[in-house]
Amino acid sequence: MSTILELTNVAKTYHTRFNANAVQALTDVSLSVETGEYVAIMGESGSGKSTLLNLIAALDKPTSGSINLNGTELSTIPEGKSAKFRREHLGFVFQDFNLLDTFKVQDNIVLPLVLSKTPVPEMEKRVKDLAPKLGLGDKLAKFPYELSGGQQQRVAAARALITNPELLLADEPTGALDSRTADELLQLFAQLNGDGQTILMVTHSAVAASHAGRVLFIRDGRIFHQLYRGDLTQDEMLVKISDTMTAMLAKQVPSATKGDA
Ligand SMILES: Nc1ncnc2c1ncn2[C@@H]1O[C@H](COP(=O)(O)OP(=O)(O)OP(=O)(O)O)[C@@H](O)[C@H]1O
Repeated sequence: MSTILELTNVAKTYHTRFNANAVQALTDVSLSVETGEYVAIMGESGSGKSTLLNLIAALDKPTSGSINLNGTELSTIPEGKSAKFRREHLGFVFQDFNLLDTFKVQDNIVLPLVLSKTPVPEMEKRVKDLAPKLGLGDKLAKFPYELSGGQQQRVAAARALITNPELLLADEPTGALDSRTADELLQLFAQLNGDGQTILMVTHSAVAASHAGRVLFIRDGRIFHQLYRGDLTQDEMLVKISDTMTAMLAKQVPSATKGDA
């Protein structure tokens, strides 16, 4: 396996214009993700999860430290090139789907390819190959508002995957779904990961995190603990995650960055 993402001593401080107090959102975060891994990031509200995802997505820059995605040091990407870099290397799935309501499903899915000026026949071929894998083969001519929440999230996943991203970033992807639909999306993510897709997912849900191969826990902007799934069943992993969350909230577990699996 090769390393696809490497963060070294990353810190992020926010300075607000009207407030003299700086907010230290991340402190000395070092982590690496191997190609083909499925990593979940958990932590309390305000612990720094979104900040971390935004830095990895090159949507924001760290105050110090470095982030390397598949050989590219993100700080070296010129300002005007970061959108293109994201399109070419990353896929995003958000809590609220972020679909364009006036675009049909097919047009939503190919949007990143349109932006990168992919020839139409190539776009059509990719949609035809991908849509059935996500159960969207018969939904391409519909509008997002004609679909259920779970189907809309699968359209968002298709849009994220259509560019064959090196890394799929998901921010609370099950947050707006009921438990049955959430479970279907998690099954889909597990299947994608089984096919080799590297996934990094921020979630509040212990159930969602229990599908991942590794769970990183963040507290107060630092990596506090990590669990590897190893040979554990999903249910056993769920118990470990819940125990760690409980201990973390009670501030009982000694700070550690090495897994205990
Ligand atoms: N743009 C910003 N300006 C100032 N402070 C910010 C900004 N974004 C985040 N913060 C602060 O940084 C800290 C980490 O926030 P972050 O959004 O990364 O947490 P989170 O773990 O994603 O929370 P949640 O689960 O509620 O989304 C918080 O104290 C937050 O108030």
